[in-house]
Amino acid sequence: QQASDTSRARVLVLGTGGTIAGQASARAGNAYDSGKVSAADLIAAVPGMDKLAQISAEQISAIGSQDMNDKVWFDLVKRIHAAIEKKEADGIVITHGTDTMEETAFFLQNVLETDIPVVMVGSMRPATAIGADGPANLYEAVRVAAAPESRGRGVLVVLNDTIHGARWAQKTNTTSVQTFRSPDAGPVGYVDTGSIRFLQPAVTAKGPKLKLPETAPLPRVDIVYSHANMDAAPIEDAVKRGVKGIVLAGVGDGNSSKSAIDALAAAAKQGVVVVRSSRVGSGFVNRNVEVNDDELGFAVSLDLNPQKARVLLELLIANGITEPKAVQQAFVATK
Ligand SMILES: NC(=O)CC[C@H](N)C(=O)O
Repeated sequence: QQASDTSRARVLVLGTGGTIAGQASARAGNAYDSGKVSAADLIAAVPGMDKLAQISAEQISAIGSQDMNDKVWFDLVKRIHAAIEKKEADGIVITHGTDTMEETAFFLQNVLETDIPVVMVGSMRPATAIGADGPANLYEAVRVAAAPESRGRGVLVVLNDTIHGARWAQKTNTTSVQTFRSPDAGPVGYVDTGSIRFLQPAVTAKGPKLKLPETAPLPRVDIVYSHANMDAAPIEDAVKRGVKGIVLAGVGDGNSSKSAIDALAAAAKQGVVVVRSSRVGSGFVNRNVEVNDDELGFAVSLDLNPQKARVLLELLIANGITEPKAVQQAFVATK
């Protein structure tokens, strides 16, 4: 539908860094440094933004999202909850690098207690590049955050005219501006400079929210990547490092070699929480197909990719949920 008048909506933009805030570097060629431009300067560079909404901007961090970490996540949650409590904003936009955007989006979705739109945005080309995509993406993200029809949809990801849900969004291409896709569900909607179209009404049923500990970090969960000719070493090493959980980025339907599965079973016996996911990039990991999860004490990630399964497992362990059946139940209940 045609976008409604959002000029009075208050949108709080929180900057964290990424290519959207990137600048050409003194290094040669197409090199650039992410996180150089502040959120306030990014907004100032987009024509017509002041008519779209009443915007305020703050900087939470200035990093490439390959360096995203629990500390920044906790700071984001604290700032957003304060804004909600004081009714400071009708919508939140978070500028973020695209590399780990899906992890931050999914983390926030599982801990934020709010109905107001929380929209993550980034870009694939730095602000100084020819055909920079950041300004258009930022404009569209603010439009989505300011719109009443975006409420109650959890955390959203907006890039290249497309709106994704946090559970499904994935970066799928290293360089393309059309990098975000939701292979298992499709996008939740589309946005352009004149309109927003959500494909479905907002679903009111929400997953249970998980509590954060007082301070970062979350309990350590490692991802172990499966491949041909795999032995037990990466799993045994993780256990020696004292991990609380392991997510298997398994081959196919979350499978791995006999030595790897045996090592995971031994880890589970010692109290390490094991979740089987897949390196494939789309599709569902079912229980008890080629691996006897019931017998070995594993959970499966269902449609969550390894990086999102890791986030959820860290949160579950932080909330004292470690028993395999309870972990599995939480993966089912999580939205
Ligand atoms: N396109 C990007 O945003 C990638 C830049 C950087 N690696 C980041 O994730 O922040």
